[in-house]
Amino acid sequence: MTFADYRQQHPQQLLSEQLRNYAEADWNRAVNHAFTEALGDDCLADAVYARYLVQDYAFIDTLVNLVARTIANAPAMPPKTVLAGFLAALTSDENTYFLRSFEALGLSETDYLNPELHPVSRAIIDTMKTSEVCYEDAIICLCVAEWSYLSWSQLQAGKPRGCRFYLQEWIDIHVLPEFEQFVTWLRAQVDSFADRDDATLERLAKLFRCMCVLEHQFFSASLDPASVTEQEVPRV
Ligand SMILES: Cc1ncc(CO)c(N)n1
Repeated sequence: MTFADYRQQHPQQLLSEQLRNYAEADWNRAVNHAFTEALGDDCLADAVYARYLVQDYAFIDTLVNLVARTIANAPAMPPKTVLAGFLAALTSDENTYFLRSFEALGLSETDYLNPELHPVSRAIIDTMKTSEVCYEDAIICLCVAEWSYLSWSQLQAGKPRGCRFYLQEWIDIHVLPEFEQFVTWLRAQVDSFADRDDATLERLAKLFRCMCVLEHQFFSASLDPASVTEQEVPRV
């Protein structure tokens, strides 16, 4: 089914809902993954979490650059202000979270700076770099990345708290009210793209689904790097 067909069948939904529901199977795989379940249950092995965090730190570096470019491309001051707030959080509290966690996990700079990237990490980085030239594409990437993290974290936040701070704080960071407000804003930005032409919306739907696939593959590759092969990784 094309995204145009899907929209015609669900005209009452906002664009952000149509995009998520059109990508529903992959969205659900990302938000209800065995990795995030184990994280919430405090039963993830340190070695698995360390592998995840090293790949994710490379992702954060790209994300910071994507947000910076999106500030430059934003059509007006209000979106620049919101994005600048998120950029500040990423480069301060979130960055120190990574550094404190690497230390607790016994990882040194040689382990976490310039790691060998898994094909999934490579694909996420490439997708973000390709998307940063266009405001709409960049907002779609950010929306999937942050909305999916809010969603899985909300599902895990109600569980008994574990004692490894790096696992617990990774959930806490993504259920903060400021973060939830940022996701609400991203969804509203996406909703405002509803008047774009069919070809643009088709491209945005493809990008949205691709990012959902990459998000669940990123978790799968963290549990077992061999479980996701180069050939299975989608490219936009
Ligand atoms: C792979 C990935 N997606 C989304 C987020 C949320 O910022 C993250 N930290 N890592």
